[in-house]
Amino acid sequence: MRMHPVALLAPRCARKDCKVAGYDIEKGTRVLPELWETTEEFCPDRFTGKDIEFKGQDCKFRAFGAGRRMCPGYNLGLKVIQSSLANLLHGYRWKLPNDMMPEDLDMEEIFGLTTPRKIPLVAIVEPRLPRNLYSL
Ligand code: HEM
Repeated sequence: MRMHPVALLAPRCARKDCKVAGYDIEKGTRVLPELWETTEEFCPDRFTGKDIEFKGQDCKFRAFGAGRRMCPGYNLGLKVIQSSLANLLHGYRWKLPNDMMPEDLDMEEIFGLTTPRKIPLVAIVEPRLPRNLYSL
């Protein structure tokens, strides 16, 4: 959700001249703090053992935004993602077509309010559980 987020963060803009953390911020300036090193690297371990808040107070994890306009649906969003992903992984075998490797995938996105893939993902999916478990 950091490198390929569902939604681009809506930028914030200073409505008047102000001072933040000792810096003078002019009216109309957009500010994004630099909080991580090696930001292009996929490194989930960077979160391990850290007490990082994602509910709007800690800017280091901003998949749901921050502050008073942060996403009010974050709790539902997290639960839906976790249960959907768990079901898809539990119920099916997934592979890429034509012996393609994950590193061959084109991860480019279309720039916009949401960030869909530029090239649609094609995957081969096979059920891995007894057939009767797939009927409702
Ligand atoms: C994984 C799922 C989701 C992600 C990653 C996500 C992400 C975001 C982000 C980044 C923002 C902008 C926050 C900001 O400007 O600081 C936002 C706003 C918002 N989200 Fe979500 N969201 C998710 C799910 C949901 C769900 C399930 C709902 C409702 C059921 C929802 C409702 C909203 C609304 C109403 C806003 C606008 C809040 C405002 O401007 O005051 N979101 N979301």
